[in-house]
Amino acid sequence: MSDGEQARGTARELARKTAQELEYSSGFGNEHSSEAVTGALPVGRNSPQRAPLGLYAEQLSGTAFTQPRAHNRRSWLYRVRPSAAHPAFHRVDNGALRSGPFTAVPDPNRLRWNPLPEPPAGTDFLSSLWTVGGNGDPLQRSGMAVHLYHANASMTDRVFSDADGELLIVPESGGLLLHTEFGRLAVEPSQIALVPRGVRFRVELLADAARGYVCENYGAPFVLPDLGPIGANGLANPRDFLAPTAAFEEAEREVEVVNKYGGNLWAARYPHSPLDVVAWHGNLTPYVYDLRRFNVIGTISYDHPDPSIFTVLTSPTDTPGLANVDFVVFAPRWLVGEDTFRPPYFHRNVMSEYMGLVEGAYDAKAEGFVPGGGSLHNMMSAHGPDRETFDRASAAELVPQKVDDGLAFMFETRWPVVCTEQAGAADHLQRGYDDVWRGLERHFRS
Ligand SMILES: O=C(O)Cc1cc(O)ccc1O
Ligand SMILES: [Fe+2]
Repeated sequence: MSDGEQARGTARELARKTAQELEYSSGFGNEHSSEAVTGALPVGRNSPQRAPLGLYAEQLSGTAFTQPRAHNRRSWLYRVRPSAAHPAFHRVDNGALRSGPFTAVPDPNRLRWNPLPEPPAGTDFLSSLWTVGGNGDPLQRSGMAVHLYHANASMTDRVFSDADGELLIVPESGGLLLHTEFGRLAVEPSQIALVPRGVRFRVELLADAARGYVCENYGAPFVLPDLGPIGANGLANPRDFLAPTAAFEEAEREVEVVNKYGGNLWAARYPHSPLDVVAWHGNLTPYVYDLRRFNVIGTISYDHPDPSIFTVLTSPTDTPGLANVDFVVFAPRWLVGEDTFRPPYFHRNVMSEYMGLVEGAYDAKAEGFVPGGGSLHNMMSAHGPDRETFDRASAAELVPQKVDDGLAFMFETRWPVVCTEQAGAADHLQRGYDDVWRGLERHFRS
């Protein structure tokens, strides 16, 4: 084993131990507070004349100051240096990261991809980001983008922040340890992590490689959906969302800070780590959520309900019920519908659907939709069960059936997802996807 490999192995062990020992503060959108050093949080005010322990007080807002209290998100950070103390940012290469406005010709075809290929050695989370497509415009704070990552190195002396949107990270293989301004979060496949707009973080790998999906939400921050007649409980329960506890880095060495701003990457070299928040309080935080905690609701009589009942998080727009983007999960559940075609039905949807698979299989597709891959069924494109699934489900004996062989998800968005050139030309784009619906024969005879 080379010295480099040995050092990486030791770092990995340390990261795994850290991940296991992390403490969290629970509750979606709660007023959390945390201090890594006792006495670092001021009492009774946010901005005393001199903040405790010589720290700098700084507010980070996620909503306009004047948004109604129920929607308002902000946190106060008490840090070694104020964020304002930084050198100029300069444009750096965007790599395979693309951003709205997406200007390619919108494609009405159903598209499906295999997983991203192996990255070159030394590829970290940030440099591995590869954009599938998106919609809207980050400067209008509306729309979203779908990215994939496939990394085999940790970010050590560089951190990332995205001024264009919050990042919903959906790992598919390999765990991640996110070092954020608010503290550390560990996230494994079957869990998700969210990093709010502008929050700086670096990604350390908990395995030799890590692969997954990212929804970059340019719009209003994700919230839990209203429950309506479901009642006061159900779907994703607020207490299962975990915020970090404060932890800070004291590194007085050069750190590259990369900022996505207006669609491009900009970088500045700081003489220290900006992950230097000693204490914080507020309701704008990164968080993790375990999708296995999702309380799945479905029919106990007949018909296949619309997948909106599987919504984990929604980014609302000014139109009630119309999401900028929903994050929807197809988690293990029982199917008991009588006289019902149980898998997803054939449909054309005004919303646009990007789907990914964390593990196993998905009940609308017999094969070809694989973990780490993805599919895009854009506005009004006709899709649903493939022929094999249709035949099987039409003939199945309708005994109670547990669907527990996979975990799929969907980013469902109000506008068509316009693909990037690289996604449209990729080797891992499955040519011939239309064929999964071939052979759906005429049965009707007049
Ligand atoms: O297309 C898909 O597989 C997603 C989906 C699932 C479902 O249960 C109903 C509608 C729908 O779009
Ligand atoms: Fe669909």
